Amino acid sequence: MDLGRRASVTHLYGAFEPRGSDGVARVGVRYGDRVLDLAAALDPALAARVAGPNLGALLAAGRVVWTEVVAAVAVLEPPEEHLHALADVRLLMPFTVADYVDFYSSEHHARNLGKILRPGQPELPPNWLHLPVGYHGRAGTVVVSGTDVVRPHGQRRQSNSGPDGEVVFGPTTRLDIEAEVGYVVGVPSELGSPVPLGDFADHVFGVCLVNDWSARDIQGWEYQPLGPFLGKSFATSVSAWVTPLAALEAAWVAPPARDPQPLPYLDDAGRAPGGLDLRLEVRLNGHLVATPPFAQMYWTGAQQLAHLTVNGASLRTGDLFASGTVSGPEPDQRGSFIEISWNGAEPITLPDGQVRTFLEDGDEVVITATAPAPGGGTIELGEVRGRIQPAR
Ligand SMILES: O=C(O)/C=C/C(=O)CC(=O)CC(=O)O
Ligand SMILES: [Ca+2]
Ligand SMILES: [Mg+2]
Repeated sequence: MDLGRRASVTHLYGAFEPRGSDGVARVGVRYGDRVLDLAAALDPALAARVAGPNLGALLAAGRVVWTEVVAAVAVLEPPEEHLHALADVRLLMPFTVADYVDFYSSEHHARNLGKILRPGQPELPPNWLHLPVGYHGRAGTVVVSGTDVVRPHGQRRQSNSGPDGEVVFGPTTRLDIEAEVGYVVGVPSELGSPVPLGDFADHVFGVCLVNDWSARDIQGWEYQPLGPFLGKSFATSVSAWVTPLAALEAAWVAPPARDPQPLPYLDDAGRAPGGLDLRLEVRLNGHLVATPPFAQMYWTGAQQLAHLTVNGASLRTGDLFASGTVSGPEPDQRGSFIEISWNGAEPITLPDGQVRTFLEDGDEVVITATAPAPGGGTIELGEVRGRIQPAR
């Protein structure tokens, strides 16, 4: 196997179990259309740091081991007997999610939702430019790519247009996606001790792709004053593969200019660039519907982590914090259907003639992303895929 080809496919870490009798869960690294049983292929000392049913041990092992493992994998000649065809394995949740937080850090997305949902009011809430707004989500309903999503029931206003519609119960009629990037925490922090901006890479192992499924009618009725609840907690999908920060060295970019200047604990001026030049692609039933640019996120992962812990809240191995919906300034860069269809007012027609505002039963959404590769070219991140099943 040629080294260039290998190097381009060794940045995806996950968990899998072979189908059939040897169905034991283990850590895997992607090699093209195959997956390597990583602990079986590494030398014993390093294998011990990786072994387990998922990435948990590796996440907890910390940055020195992450660097060693990534370096070892990059030069590994993968033994044939430890390579499994993707078709012969089941991909599992790559890690056990401890706490799940979702941010709201795309200025374009936040302004779009302000315009759509709160016309006549300022597009951004007064805190938005001062801190990365977020909420704590439901870790137990984070599911791996490929898991079906059952259309949720809930309360909503009968008419979405008026404030006085009847309150009814039933399956959501405004099921949406949110294309996001998730940061996967490896190393815990101590209760009472904030994690400063500069310590980001000591705690965060890598990134995955996230689809924060959202029932807009349920959300719109329930969200004030405490924020999203059942409108988003029914399912959140993540890619089966996590890309270590160590593989994203060529992807760092300067974030947009900030005005006003953030408070000192969030001020990243003069630091190494904290944005990531990931290019997302969103497909509905196989058709490309959006290309959200992650480089334009207003708040970076390091700022989100610093804010998340500034009150002394501690981190645990497996904590997941998502960026918030990734939307760019252009109409074809919007990471949700509430934006793409402007809350249903502007339906889109797919190349095969299907017309959509929000999602219908049977629809499948796939989010992928690429990043600049060290030495030129691009690498592909894992995909996050989900199909809508009818309400039960
Ligand atoms: O602006 C609102 O009322 C709602 C915003 C969202 O639903 C977005 C959200 O979950 C955070 C994000 O993904 O950016
Ligand atoms: Ca979200
Ligand atoms: Mg969700």
